[in-house]
Amino acid sequence: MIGAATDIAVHVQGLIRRFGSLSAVSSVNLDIARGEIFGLVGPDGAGKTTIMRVLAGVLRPNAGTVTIEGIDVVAMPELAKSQISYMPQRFGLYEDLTVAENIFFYGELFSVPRAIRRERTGALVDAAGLRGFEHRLAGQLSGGMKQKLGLICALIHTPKVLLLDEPTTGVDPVSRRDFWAILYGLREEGVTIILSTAYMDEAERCSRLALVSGGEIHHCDTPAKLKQAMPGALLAVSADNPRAARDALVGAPGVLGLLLMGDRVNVRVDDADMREPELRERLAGRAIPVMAITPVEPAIEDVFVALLGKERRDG
Ligand SMILES: Nc1ncnc2c1ncn2[C@@H]1O[C@H](COP(=O)(O)OP(=O)(O)OP(=O)(O)O)[C@@H](O)[C@H]1O
Repeated sequence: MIGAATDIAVHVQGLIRRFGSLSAVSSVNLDIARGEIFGLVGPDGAGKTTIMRVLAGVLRPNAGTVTIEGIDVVAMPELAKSQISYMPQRFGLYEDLTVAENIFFYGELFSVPRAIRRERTGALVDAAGLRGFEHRLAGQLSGGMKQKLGLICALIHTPKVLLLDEPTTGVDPVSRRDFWAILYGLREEGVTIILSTAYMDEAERCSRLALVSGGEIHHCDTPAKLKQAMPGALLAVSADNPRAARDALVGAPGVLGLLLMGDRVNVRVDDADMREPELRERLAGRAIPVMAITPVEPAIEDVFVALLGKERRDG
């Protein structure tokens, strides 16, 4: 147990989880403060879901300590679950029940008193933009609506820690905005939120991010500090044929990485002032017309591909 006075809502030490000979999570340490919106980001198979499942008390680790709101999740998963709400990638909605019936069902499951349930349901249905859909079967909702209904069901009891595994995958931008408005509201109430996401704009909204890869956390900081940690500087090369521009810059001196971004290539270089004219010259020498080469601030996507070494560097 950790003391009641601590601001740490989630404490993870030396977490290891194997599946047979595969190390899905190896030696993860985390301290997450109360009221944080903490993001787990990383490629498919990195171990994000496994970390979430261990935190939720539904998967036992091979080693390590997990404490949520002072409760040892490994030793007392049932007690810990009273503090947690976990929304897995495929949340268990009953497709042949209506929106209202699903919410009622989860309210019963979590023994939420009727008056509180009624008040919370109304507020959440409004926030999620589901007013008017209460009598629609869950199976007939759009993907985004289903995810929002899942969130309402997960929130019908007031958790101290909310675990969301890729909650907005396949959700349209308007629904994602509703979703985030609900999350910000929860943070105001002091709820700690841990979510995994594949969307970089969502990663930017988190108070801190952990970059997960190969079952380990490689970098963990605020989005702003992670950007500062990116080695080198970025030059955006706008070109009619950005793919040709990228190919021409592979192996150029001082180029640390190349990332194709729609109509431009983000080129990570060791020194922007020195390399800008060199890149221009190299592209001109290969008859690749360039509209502009401009210094740009890195977005979190640039930082992650750079820190994970996933950019293209050579042929
Ligand atoms: N129940 C399981 N049995 C065997 N291997 C598993 C199991 N669950 C996960 N794994 C493996 O553990 C590794 C981590 O998987 P995990 O689902 O945690 O990754 P992830 O980062 O959540 O990826 P994704 O975004 O694709 O869900 C993967 O190699 C996966 O195949």
